[in-house]
Amino acid sequence: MARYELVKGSLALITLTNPPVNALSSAVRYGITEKIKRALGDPKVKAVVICGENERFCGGADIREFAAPMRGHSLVMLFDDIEAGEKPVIAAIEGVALGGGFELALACHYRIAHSKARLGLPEVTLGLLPAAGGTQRLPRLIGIPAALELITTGHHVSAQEALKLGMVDQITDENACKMAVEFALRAVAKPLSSRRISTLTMPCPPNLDALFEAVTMQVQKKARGVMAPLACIQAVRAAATLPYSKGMKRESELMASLFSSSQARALQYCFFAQRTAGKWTLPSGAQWSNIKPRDIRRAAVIGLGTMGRGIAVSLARVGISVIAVETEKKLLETGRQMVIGMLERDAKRRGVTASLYLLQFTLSLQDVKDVDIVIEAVFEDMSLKKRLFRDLSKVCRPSTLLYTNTSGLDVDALAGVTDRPHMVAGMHFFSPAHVMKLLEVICGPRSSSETIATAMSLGKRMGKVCVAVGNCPGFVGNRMVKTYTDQANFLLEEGATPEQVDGALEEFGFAMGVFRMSDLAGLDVGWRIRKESGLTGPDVDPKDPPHRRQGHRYSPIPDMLCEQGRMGQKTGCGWYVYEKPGGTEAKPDPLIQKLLEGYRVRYSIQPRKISSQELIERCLYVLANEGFRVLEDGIAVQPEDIDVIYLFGYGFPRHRGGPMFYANMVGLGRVLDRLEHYHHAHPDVPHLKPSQLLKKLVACGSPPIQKWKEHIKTMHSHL
Ligand SMILES: CC/C=C\CC(=O)SCCNC(=O)CCNC(=O)[C@H](O)C(C)(C)COP(=O)(O)OP(=O)(O)OC[C@H]1O[C@@H](n2cnc3c(N)ncnc32)[C@H](O)[C@@H]1OP(=O)(O)O
Repeated sequence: MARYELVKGSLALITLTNPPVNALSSAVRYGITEKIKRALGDPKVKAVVICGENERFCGGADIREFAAPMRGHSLVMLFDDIEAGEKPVIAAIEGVALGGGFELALACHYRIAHSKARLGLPEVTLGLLPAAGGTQRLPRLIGIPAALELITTGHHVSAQEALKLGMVDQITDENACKMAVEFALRAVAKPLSSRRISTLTMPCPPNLDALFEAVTMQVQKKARGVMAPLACIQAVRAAATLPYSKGMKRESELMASLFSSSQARALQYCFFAQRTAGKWTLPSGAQWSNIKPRDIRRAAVIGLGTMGRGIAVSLARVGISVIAVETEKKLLETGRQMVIGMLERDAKRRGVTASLYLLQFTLSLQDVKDVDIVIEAVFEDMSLKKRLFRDLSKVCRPSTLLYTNTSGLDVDALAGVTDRPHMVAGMHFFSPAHVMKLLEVICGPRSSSETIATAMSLGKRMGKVCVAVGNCPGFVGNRMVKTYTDQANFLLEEGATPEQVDGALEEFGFAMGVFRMSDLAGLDVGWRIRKESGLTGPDVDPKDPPHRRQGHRYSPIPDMLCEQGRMGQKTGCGWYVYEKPGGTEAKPDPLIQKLLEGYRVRYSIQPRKISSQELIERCLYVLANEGFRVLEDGIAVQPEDIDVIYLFGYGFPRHRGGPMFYANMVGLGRVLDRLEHYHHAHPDVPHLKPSQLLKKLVACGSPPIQKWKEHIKTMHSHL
């Protein structure tokens, strides 16, 4: 796991050999420890260069090993030995030096980085801190403010930034290992005392307390309830106030408090879930590794509303020519200006030139005849979409793939009106499409594997986290979210206020509770969908009382708000009241309180005090319960897919892992008990009825989430 070579007669070259990222597994730690010992003990060796195979220095400790207590050679002791050694050790950084990998580089006496390399201490994103001396060495090298920023955010920096900050000594466009070998030959004659970072005096700014306080406040605001960033701050404070050895002891104590925490487990699960979700498989056996996606150069986006604009920007940003189509001159012009403005701002932020030459705007559908793909983003109206797909069939060349950005309509019904149903699928972007990372790729029953592979690969190219799902109303994300918002509405009827429900969810870790989120998104979106599906408006069965629809409990309160013109932030009021239309400061509104009281009186509902525990359980267990149904219906292949959708599309707090991981953490038996309890109390809410899969898993002894797939395998996949 580490190769040893003698080069130029006097240099030991140690290469980490653990593809794909040369993670520091226990075998690699053993390998380096042995090879360093050999190099330091060999009188022929005058200097040492450490590099990584396949142009990647090191991606850090092996995260897969964190599931068990750390065993084997200690990184701390290894790094202390490297630093204290009497021979110069040079880190040759290509690709990445992250986490333990960068800490290894910090223990070396010099760091030479390739100009394309990226460096950082991302442990905080895994619920940990850099506990192999990172919190003690980095502040001594680059100062407390810069180190705090890097350690508490986990941001990676480019080689150029690293050079500016003093994290590396030199950058090169050549092979970093070759440069490091030449550098090492020169370093042999130089004294090492000033190169041992742990012995450097800490550069302390005068207003240390104020600095730590400000960063603590910042962190608490950004990552409410998340433990690791606060522990990182404490570790850096120890570096600032204690001698190195005592600081190291503090670093290790803090790491011990994080290592087996549920937050660390959740965050590490998220890391792997994101990668698992990208590896899609269809029942036919077609999968990410055996189907070649089409190469996409020219795309058309139909509809320049909010979604269409974001999609056009996402495509152009990665070098794809875009023909954007609208039906009216005024809409086209507004859309054109918005897209250009968005692309220009984005390019400015990234320090590049906006690729406006890739854009074409037109009123004629005929102009899309030669594109490789079309992404439809028109109004959420089935008959309109069907008309468009029929027209696209006629206009586009036979090889053009057709995608719909519908957020929940039947993708197969659209495929059915075309001359190429196998070349139709869904690409469900989330708003704003150029910002949000999630892309649900909807596999219709007739979608070909190439159509899916192309959507997944194009999404990845646009920087999206893509999840392949089956075709059902609302797909995965919106199908599940309905059960969550329904519960929130029912809780209002029973005695809660929007601010109580939101408060509990925000305390749980959501950046925004369900009602604040609804105000931001606009209440009219859901209203339109409810009208389309006959839940409200003229199509309602006159025999249905207002609080029952299609045989189940229904809350008409959101419809009542919409009827009063309370559409959320854009109208200055929704579930809350705002300083002005478009305002963002949500204040509780006495009118809502009155509306709720009136509603309860009208329907003889005795309001009750509802605990935060009930608010959380009702909203989140019902969400997970629907997730189990999504799995048993074969709409998602594995729980990781659902969690990734919720992390990237719905702001589920990452340190909770996602709804399915959270249910797993709470304990499936407990979730089942509570759902049974709530369903008993509310038999007219079918979503509270425990799903078959949940019951099956509990009956099988509640296996860990990674094993659920084995119990789902037997079920029918709709992908
Ligand atoms: C005492 C404790 C000391 C130190 C603590 C640490 O060091 S914690 C680890 C800190 N390091 C990180 O957080 C880096 C995590 N990795 C990444 O950010 C990316 O993988 C990376 C290195 C930038 C490469 O990205 P790329 O997009 O090129 O590849 P991908 O992410 O798909 O990864 C490829 C496969 O490698 C697996 N992997 C990556 N890093 C690790 C790791 N540190 N440990 C274990 N495995 C790792 C990843 O899961 C992929 O596996 P696959 O089976 O192919 O899905």
